[in-house]
Amino acid sequence: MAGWNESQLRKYNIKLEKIPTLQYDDPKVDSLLSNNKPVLIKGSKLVSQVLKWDLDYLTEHMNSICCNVLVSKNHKFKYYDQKKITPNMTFKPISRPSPMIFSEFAKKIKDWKKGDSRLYMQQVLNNSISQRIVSDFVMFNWDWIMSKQKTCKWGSLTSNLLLIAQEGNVTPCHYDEQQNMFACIRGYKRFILFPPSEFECLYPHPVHHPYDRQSQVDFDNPDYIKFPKFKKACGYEVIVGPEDVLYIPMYWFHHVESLMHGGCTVSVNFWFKAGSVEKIEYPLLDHQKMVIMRNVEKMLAEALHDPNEVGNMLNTIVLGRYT
Ligand SMILES: CC1(C)c2ccccc2-c2ccc(C[C@@H](CC(=O)O)C(=O)C(=O)O)cc21
Ligand SMILES: [Zn+2]
Repeated sequence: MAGWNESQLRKYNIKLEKIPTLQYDDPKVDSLLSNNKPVLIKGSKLVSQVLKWDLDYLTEHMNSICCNVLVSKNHKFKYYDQKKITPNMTFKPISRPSPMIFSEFAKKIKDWKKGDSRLYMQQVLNNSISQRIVSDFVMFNWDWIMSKQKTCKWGSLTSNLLLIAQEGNVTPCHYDEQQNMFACIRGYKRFILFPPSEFECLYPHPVHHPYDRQSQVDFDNPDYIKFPKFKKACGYEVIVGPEDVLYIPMYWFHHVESLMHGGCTVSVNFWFKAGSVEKIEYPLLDHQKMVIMRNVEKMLAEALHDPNEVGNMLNTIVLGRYT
């Protein structure tokens, strides 16, 4: 396929299948979306009006806007929840927030040299951005994306994040609790997705840890002693390019990387709340079991009044009795 080659992908020791690629008007798209199955959608023209959003254009029209920028000492940007950092916790994140105005971000990207800290901008798109950006934003193909929202009975659109990553940046494996339509505007991103059924192979941090929802496994150097089931994890791989839209079902784990030597990537995601009326049928779906596990961890932490007690009690319940 034009535009990228295998040498730009990071090497992981993971079994990978392919994700279906369909045209936006193919009826199979709606059935995959409604069944929470990932699909790469071509030809939707969701963001075709903003393909001009490159660093120069965005610098010109977002120049003095202060944006959320993450700085990392390595290529990984592992998201963490500040609210879950407790005073007596020694938590040393690799990436940290460093708000800066857009022109400064663009300059740091242009002057970046090997060994420098890496940057990743993720900025909520709303009407506080410049008039020009807002007028571009309204030209997304809202009719199409809203028709998907309606067909799949998703909840409300909660946010659009404008994401500007340096080549080679990685967002490590994690899951989100919302439906996600992910659009690439410039550059290529490689996604490795895992269904909720792979939960036990990916060892997400405890719910009360700042790294809640993130896998504990370092894909660059997996600890097969601590995480033996990671050896048998089965993922799905897809490369998302300009104008492509990838549906990332809620509770599906995803690792995302901007291809090496591919320049900056510009993307926008569309996060929708899960549908409110989810009919309960048995056997339960795997993502519904993830919700139950999260609730058990939350309820135990609440009842014990100490998140650090949760593991001990779960072990007491299970070890020697359910194993
Ligand atoms: C890592 C980063 C920059 C971040 C830091 C701190 C708080 C939030 C986030 C955040 C949220 C979404 C993404 C986009 C995408 C991953 C990707 O495209 O890299 C993804 O996972 C999704 O769309 O669900 C990336 C980030
Ligand atoms: Zn995500």
